[in-house]
Amino acid sequence: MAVSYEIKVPATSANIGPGFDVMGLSLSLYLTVNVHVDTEAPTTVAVAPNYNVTISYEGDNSSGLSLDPKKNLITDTALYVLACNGFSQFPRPTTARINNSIPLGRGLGSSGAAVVAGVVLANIAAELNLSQQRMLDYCLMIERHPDNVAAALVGGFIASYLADDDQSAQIPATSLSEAERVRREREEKAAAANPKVLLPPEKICRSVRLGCSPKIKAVAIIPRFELATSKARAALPESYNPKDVVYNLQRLAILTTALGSETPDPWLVYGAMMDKVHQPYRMHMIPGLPEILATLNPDNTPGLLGICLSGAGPTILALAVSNFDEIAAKIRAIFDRQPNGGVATGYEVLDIVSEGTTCIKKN
Ligand SMILES: Nc1ncnc2c1ncn2[C@@H]1O[C@H](COP(=O)(O)OP(=O)(O)O)[C@@H](O)[C@H]1O
Ligand SMILES: N[C@@H](CCOP(=O)(O)O)C(=O)O
Repeated sequence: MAVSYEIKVPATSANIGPGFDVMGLSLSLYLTVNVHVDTEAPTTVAVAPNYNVTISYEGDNSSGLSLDPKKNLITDTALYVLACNGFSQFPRPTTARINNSIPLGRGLGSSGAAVVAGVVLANIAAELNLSQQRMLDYCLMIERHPDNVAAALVGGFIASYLADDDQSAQIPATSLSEAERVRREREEKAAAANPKVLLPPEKICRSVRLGCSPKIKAVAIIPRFELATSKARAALPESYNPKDVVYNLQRLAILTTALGSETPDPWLVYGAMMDKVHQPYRMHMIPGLPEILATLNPDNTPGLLGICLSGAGPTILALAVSNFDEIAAKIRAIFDRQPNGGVATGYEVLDIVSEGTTCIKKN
């Protein structure tokens, strides 16, 4: 007999201007993984060459992705979680059919979604019964910034912070539920048997969901080139001018509440989505970004609330309450007229979804 599940993880837009590595929005574009676990096959003792898992992709956004379980981000993440729980491979023969609507390397959280999908895949394949908080801990061992993975897992408009090592490391066993104690014992046994396995500290990330008006949609203008997040992070400075940090803190504090108003104040949001911590250092990698930020505003573009780089880019995120296609057209026109033939783009008008990752048993 086979048990089937559908894992569905939303795309995310991180930062939202001033909230670098803090804020994330989950969006109505999905990574879907259909999983079949053969529950009747005997558990293999020796490690199978394919770790007992077979993956395939259908549809777009899969080009160049490895089908080798140790090289594919989804299955490699799952294998890490399994190792932390005492499994050297998938416990039963498992197949994962992947359909990915999230474009790769564009600042819409494709890697965060893949990491979340991998953690959920391990959770069902080995019936680990991990809580959402523990899944987040695992995600953060792979993707070290919380904004995308927290929004993808929990859904909605999310703020997160990472605990200091000494805050996160020692959560006393007495403060854990019975299920959590069982889980911790299993992990500690696995770590003792395999010292190479690095267990995630407990509660390394704390997140909170913020209000977001249902009137708001996310217009994503997506250039047809990839920008690896690692490259865009390497462009950031080692230290900051305190004035720039204060500039962002002021805006971030306003943004946490301004998007939640029933009818958001366009100029308040517009100013609160400005940033001096990451966008200025990434401008040179996204032709058109300076002009886009300097040109559109709520007076000359009705419906617009604010504009920023989505994640590490190159996608532009415009939050708006109306005229979504017109806003996209204006931004695309700026990309079109960039030097050397312009920058080709596509666009999506997306909902901000309050449901994060789902995993539904199909039979
Ligand atoms: N569905 C997926 N399956 C396997 N790997 C993925 C998937 N989605 C993303 N990745 C990996 O993440 C990389 C993109 O990550 P990153 O540079 O952080 O961009 P993004 O802004 O899209 O998260 C891809 O090149 C690929 O290695
Ligand atoms: N805070 C991160 C967010 C990266 O998001 P992605 O969608 O581009 O992976 C950063 O700005 O580096």
